Amino acid sequence: MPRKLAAGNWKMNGLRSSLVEIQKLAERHSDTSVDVLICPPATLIEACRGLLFDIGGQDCHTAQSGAHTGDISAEMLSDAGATYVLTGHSERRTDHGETNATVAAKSQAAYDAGLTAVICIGETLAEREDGTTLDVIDQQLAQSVPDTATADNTVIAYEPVWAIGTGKVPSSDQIAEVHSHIRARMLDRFADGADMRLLYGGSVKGSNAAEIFSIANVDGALVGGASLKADDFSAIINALEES
Ligand SMILES: O=C(CO)COP(=O)(O)O
Repeated sequence: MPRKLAAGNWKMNGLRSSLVEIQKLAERHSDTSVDVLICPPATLIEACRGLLFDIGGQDCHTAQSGAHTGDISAEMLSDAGATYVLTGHSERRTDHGETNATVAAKSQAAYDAGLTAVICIGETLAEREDGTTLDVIDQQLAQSVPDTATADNTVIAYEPVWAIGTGKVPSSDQIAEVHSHIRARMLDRFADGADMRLLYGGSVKGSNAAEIFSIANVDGALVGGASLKADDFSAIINALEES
C-alpha cells in the first residue's frame, strides 16, 4: 500500500506572518500517521526548516544553474530545505506554456537534485465534455513522467483543471475511473507502480475529504485554498488519517 500523503499548495499566497498556520498544524499533528507536505512560496521555504512536515517548492527550472533570471532550480530548493517539488501544475501549464516535455525535464531535474516530484496532470472542462479525459491523461502520463520515475521519487496528482478553485468536484465514480486508469498505467510502466502515490486535487475541503479518501487508488490529496489555514487543512489531515 502506498503511504498516505496530504499535500498543501499555497500557490502565490503566504507572508512570514502566515508561518504561524504551519506551526499550529505541526502542533496539532505532531503524531500524525500520514505524510504531510506543505508547498509554500519559495520565499518561505528556508523559514520552514525544522518544522515537522515535508516542505516542497511549487516549480523548478529544467537546469540546476545558469542564466535564467527569476527562476529557481531543484538544487536550490533542496539547499533551502525542500524535499519535494510540484511539476506541471495546470497553472504553470496554462500561464507559462509548459508542455509535457518541459514537465518531464523539470521532474528529471528534481530527481537529479534528490527531490520527489509531484507531477500534476488533469483534463480541461472541454476535454471532459468531449469524452477525451482518459486519452489526455494517457498522453500526459506518457510524456510528463520520466522513465526514471519510481515510487520514491514520484507522486502523481490528478487535478481536473475545471475542479481547481471552482468548488466543483468530479463524482466519486469519475475520480475512481481516472485513478484506476493512472494506477494501471503506472503498473504497466514501473516495477513499483503499485506503491506510487496518487493524489486527487481540485476543491478538496474538510467537508468532502472523507468521501474522496474512500475512493480506491486515492492515496491522498493536493489541496490549494483549504491548505492555507490550519483549521481547514487539519480537517483534511484528520480525514486522511481516518481513511
Ligand atoms: O490546484 C490545486 C492544488 O494544487 C487545487 O486548488 P483548490 O484546492 O484551491 O481547488
